Amino acid sequence: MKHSIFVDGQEGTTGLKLYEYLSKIHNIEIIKIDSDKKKDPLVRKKILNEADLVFLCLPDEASRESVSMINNKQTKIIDASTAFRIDKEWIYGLPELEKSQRERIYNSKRVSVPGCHATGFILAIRPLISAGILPKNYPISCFSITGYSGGGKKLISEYENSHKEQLRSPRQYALKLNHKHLPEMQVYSGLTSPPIFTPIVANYHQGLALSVPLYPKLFNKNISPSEIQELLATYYKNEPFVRVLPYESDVFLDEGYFNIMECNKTNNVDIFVFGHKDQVVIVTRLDNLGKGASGAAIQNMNIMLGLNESSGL
Ligand SMILES: NC(=O)C1=CN([C@@H]2O[C@H](COP(=O)(O)OP(=O)(O)OC[C@H]3O[C@@H](n4cnc5c(N)ncnc54)[C@H](OP(=O)(O)O)[C@@H]3O)[C@@H](O)[C@H]2O)C=CC1
Ligand SMILES: CC(=O)N[C@@H](CCC(=O)OP(=O)(O)O)C(=O)O
Repeated sequence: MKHSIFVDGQEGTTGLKLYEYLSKIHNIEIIKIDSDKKKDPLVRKKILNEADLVFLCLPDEASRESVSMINNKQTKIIDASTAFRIDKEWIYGLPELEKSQRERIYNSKRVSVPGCHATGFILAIRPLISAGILPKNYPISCFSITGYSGGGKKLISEYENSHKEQLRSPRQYALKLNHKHLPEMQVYSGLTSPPIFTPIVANYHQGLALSVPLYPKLFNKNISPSEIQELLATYYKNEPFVRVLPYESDVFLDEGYFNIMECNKTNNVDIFVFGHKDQVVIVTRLDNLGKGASGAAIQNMNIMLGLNESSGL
């Protein structure tokens, strides 16, 4: 039996990337909406209730509207927006979060796709908090560098069509320390308060690296950077999409410089531990359009439909 799939937001950045992945998967059929009807509530409502599974690749407000239109209790929903990520009726679509998360996703009809920066942060920090090493009230900060496709069609167009000089250099944003991923970063990492988080967008299309600086002296237990690496490697050892690189992974650098784009066009996350006994930095690398958005959405679909988790990826 083929599963019928509808992508609401099929012409956006995340929607188009989803189509690329979906075209490689066999036992599904895609329901398309005419381009000129994509914002027509009646047409959308009909299709939303016909499909076995719908992806919402829409701004938050439009996602909420789509969810309110779905009255078919069998319809499975995967939402890429920020609207439901800490909603208790939804499951956070990060299978690697902890052992039981995959099963929660499989049993759920409502799954939210994690934010791209949040994915990098949570995967770095959660295992250390779960092991009781990093105090839950640790005064944590992090920064992330991302390609401009993370900002969707509008930001892509700005970068690709404008000649503004300031777009040529990296730009910090969310400097009011109110980035929209902070709630999920706090809740799913297990911290008692959100991190100080300063993202940076730069003049390249896709690829993201998030860095978390840590002082082992402030930990609950004395632990060396290589032991942190071992702990993370053990935590993710059975995960098909998470790779923890060996400690002292300078060999993975290009003459000392980090390559942010190495996970591009994959659903992979690479985790690095750098530093020495007094100062550590954990760096996570992913494709903001892969594991940071559409790749993660497909991974969740595969789990929810009982397909091979790597189908299409
Ligand atoms: N880009 C990324 O890396 C990531 C994006 N996301 C999230 O995914 C969602 C989509 O983002 P992205 O694809 O980048 O955004 P885009 O702006 O690239 O695309 C959004 C699409 O939704 C359509 N749309 C807007 N309002 C409605 C509506 N009321 N009804 C139907 N369609 C509508 C838009 O059509 P039109 O252009 O005609 O208005 C457009 O095609 C957002 O919530 C975003 O936060 C999540 C992770 C990463
Ligand atoms: C460059 C840029 O603007 N990036 C987006 C990240 C997109 C993303 O993953 O977040 P959502 O899933 O919540 O949309 C941002 O930081 O808001």
